[in-house]
Amino acid sequence: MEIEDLRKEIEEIDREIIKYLAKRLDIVKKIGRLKIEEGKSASDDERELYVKNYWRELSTIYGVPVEMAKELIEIIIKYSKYIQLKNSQNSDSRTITFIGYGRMGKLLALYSIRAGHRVIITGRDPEKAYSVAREVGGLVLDIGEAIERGEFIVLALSLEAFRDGYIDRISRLFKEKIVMDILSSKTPVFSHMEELSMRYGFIYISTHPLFGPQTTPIGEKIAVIPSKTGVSYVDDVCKLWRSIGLDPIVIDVETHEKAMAVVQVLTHLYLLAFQQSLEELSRELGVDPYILSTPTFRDLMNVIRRLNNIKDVVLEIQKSNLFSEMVRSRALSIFMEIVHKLGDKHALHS
Ligand SMILES: O=C(O)C(=O)C[C@]1(C(=O)O)C=C[C@@H](O)C=C1
Repeated sequence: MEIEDLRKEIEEIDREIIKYLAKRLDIVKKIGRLKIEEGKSASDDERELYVKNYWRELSTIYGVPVEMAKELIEIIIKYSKYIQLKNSQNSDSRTITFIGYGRMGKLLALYSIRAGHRVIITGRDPEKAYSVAREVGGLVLDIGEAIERGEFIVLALSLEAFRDGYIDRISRLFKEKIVMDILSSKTPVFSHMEELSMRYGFIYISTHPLFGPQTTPIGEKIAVIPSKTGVSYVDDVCKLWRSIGLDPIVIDVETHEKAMAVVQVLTHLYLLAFQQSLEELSRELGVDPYILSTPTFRDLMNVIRRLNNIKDVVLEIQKSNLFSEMVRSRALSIFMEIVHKLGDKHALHS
């Protein structure tokens, strides 16, 4: 058989793959509509896990590389959620002012522009504002005008800006605006921002994008945490985030902090400890772990690489989450318990 004949066969198969993808997306849209009727969020973590395992099983049966199947189903699910979220909104264009130039702010600004919103970039350093606008698009304005024109104000700032009085100085300009921070840990700022919102008559709704700046945010979750002044505006905020393809989860501040204590503080703690142990033990044993790496090991190293790119945020969360110390101390004793159960009696005393 000639190459050309085989290529014809591939084209036929590609047509079938695309036809089936379209069919799958139609069903996804139907599920999306039912989820809205039932007030459910677009993401269903349990179902996703099931679908991913199902793909792993099928790939083994049919001899498709497991890694290839894994990447494919991840992309399919990502876009499925994106379509469900996009379809749930009529996409009226809003004006969003981003104060600050951090990586997360940039990512949100970029996807807001892609979704057809008007984006304004502002902050303390006009040079940086122009540089962000060159990168992602959007209009640069001075702080006063930027706030005046924005319907939503996103404080894409580090914790430092909340601590050094910058927010206190500009918060009198926020009157009647919907103001959101995007910090990972709410303990240090939430009550203070709530107080400012009552004093200066603005609407404060805290948010936490539950993904890092290197992730394509499509279909990812964003926590939406209303303060006393924000309760009636939660729907507006959820609608905005949905329109850019995010999946908003409304939650109270205490539950958010507790969830992050286990999802971030605990997870990062073990990964930090794992990374350091891996380096030291590999050196002591004189071995390169990549020579005989397993898929699990490689997956973990990828996660660690991602975390290393946001090490400042990881350490900030360890410092600022209200439950950090409790989580670390419990994690340590559980770790020792497991070591003890494994029979290493000396480990407890060394
Ligand atoms: O089963 C659903 O709930 C779907 O919306 C479909 C689907 C999928 O693509 O398989 C998409 C998103 C959910 O997080 C889980 C699964």
